[in-house]
Order: sequence, then structure tokens, then C-alpha cells
Amino acid sequence: MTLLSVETLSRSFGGIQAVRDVSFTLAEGETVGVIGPNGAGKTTLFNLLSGHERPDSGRVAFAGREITGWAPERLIGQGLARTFQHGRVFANLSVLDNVLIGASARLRYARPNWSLLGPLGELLRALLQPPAVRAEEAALQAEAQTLLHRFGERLAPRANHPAHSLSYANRRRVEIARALAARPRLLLLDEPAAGMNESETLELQHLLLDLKTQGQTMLLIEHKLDLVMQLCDRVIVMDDGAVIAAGTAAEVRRDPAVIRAYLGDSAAAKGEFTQVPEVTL
Ligand SMILES: Nc1ncnc2c1ncn2[C@@H]1O[C@H](COP(=O)(O)OP(=O)(O)OP(=O)(O)O)[C@@H](O)[C@H]1O
Repeated sequence: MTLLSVETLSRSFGGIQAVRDVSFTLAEGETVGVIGPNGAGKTTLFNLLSGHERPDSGRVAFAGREITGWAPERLIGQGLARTFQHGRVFANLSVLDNVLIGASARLRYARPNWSLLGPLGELLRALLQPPAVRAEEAALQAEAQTLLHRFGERLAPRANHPAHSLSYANRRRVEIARALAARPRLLLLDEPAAGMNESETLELQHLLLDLKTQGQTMLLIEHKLDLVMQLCDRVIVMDDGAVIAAGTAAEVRRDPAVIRAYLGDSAAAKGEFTQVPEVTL
């Protein structure tokens, strides 16, 4: 079943066409990589999908509904969660509270009658339904703890530490845990392995492979080709705002248009295909 359908999506900033006529679909359960040189438009594409930017034209459908231009919070409620290229955590909150925020983003939209009243609704709910609220709180805490344990000994022992005290790699892990707490039908990961060393990247790869095995649909921007090769069913290659190739990782890295985008015309003319695997895409 098609989960995400993107049709001729475009966005420009002044004279720069960051995303031009991008179309693709993503089936439920698929893991697809988005690669491309710096400035290719990958993050802008994610911003358009997650509601952080509005497209100039084109449309996005998610789980059969048109979601073009929806706000990020509404999209999280529908099951579309993301992480950011430079990692965004609430620095002064604990690791656990950061993850709980991900779960509450989901619940706000699962309780439309109360959320219509905004913060007042939450307060009324807390006052009027103490046992139900307590039970829900306990369930959320337990779920958040389980999520932390997915990251081995990295996060669970630090559950009560403020996020600002964590290493960069751990902050990135918290961000992934927070996105997972929303129980997304689609998880968008923007360079999840950026800033991680080789063994940390491998550890992340195992986690993402586990998620994939459990049926999690993922779209990820990643420069580390090894990770993309191990994880992704398909790869979409962008350059200068447009999709220039799509296929399996093995297919796209032999594609002359891809080699030209990364290595320039002379390499493409010489057909230096063998160089591509050594290049960190
Ligand atoms: N808010 C913005 N205002 C102006 N220009 C922008 C904005 N966001 C992106 N751009 C421009 O759009 C183009 C695509 O940028 P984008 O960040 O989407 O590329 P990218 O493929 O994610 O690059 P990288 O791999 O370096 O993260 C770039 O030329 C960038 O400078």
C-alpha cells in the first residue's frame, strides 16, 4: 500500500529553486534513502513533507489524505514524525522528558475533544479524570523507558540527565527516541549518522535495521553510503533541487548522472564508476 505520495513538489527561495518538480511514492514498510551533494535540496524536501516549509506547488498525500501545507504538529498526530539534520532536543529537559514530549505530540491529536480547548482542556482533563490520567502517565513513562532501552546503555542510565549534558551522538539518539515515541507510521530521518564515528554509525545501523524488520516505514537523508546500502530498499538521488536518479543503491551508484553530480563531468566521461563507492556520498 502506498503510504506517501509526492507529486511535482517545488519550492524556491528568492532565485534559488531548492526543490523542483519532485515526485515519488513510498510504500508502507519501505526504507528509502535520499542522497545528493550538498545543497541538492534534500532538507528542503523534508521540510516540505513535515510541514516546516510550504510548497510553492505540487501536492503530498499521506495514508490516503492530502496533507499539503499541514502544520508539523498536525502531521505528527497523523503519524509523520521527523528528526533534524543538526539535532534538536530540549537542552534543559531530561532525556526522559524529551522522549515524553514525543508521545504527548501524538496524544494531543488522539484526544481531539480535549485538545480543542488547548491547555485549558489538558488542565480540565487532569482535574476531572485523575485515575485515567494517572494510568496514562504511567503507561507513557513505561513506553518512554522501553524506547530508551532500545539504545542499549547509551540513554537508559541517563534518563534523568539534562539533554545538554549529553554527547552529540547521544543527543541525536534522544531525537530519534522522541520521534519514535510519536509511534510514527512514517519516520523521516535527516542525516541520523552525522557526527557519529564508525562504531556509533554501526550501532545506529543495527537499530534502524531492527526498526525496519519491525515494519517501520522510513525515509532518510544520509551521506554515509555504507549505511544507505545496508538499510535502504531504494535510493532517490537529488541534484540541484531535482530527482536525477532512483533505484537500488547498487544501481544508482553506477548511474552516470549520479557520478557526474558527485564527481563532475570528467569522471563521468571516463566512466570512473569504481571511484564512487569510495566517495562519501
Ligand atoms: N530558508 C532558506 N532560505 C534561502 N535559501 C535556502 C533556504 N533553505 C534552503 N535554501 C537553499 O536551497 C538549496 C537547497 O538546500 P538544502 O538545505 O535543502 O540542501 P541539502 O541537499 O539538504 O544540502 P546539505 O546536504 O548540505 O544539507 C541551497 O541552495 C540552500 O542554500
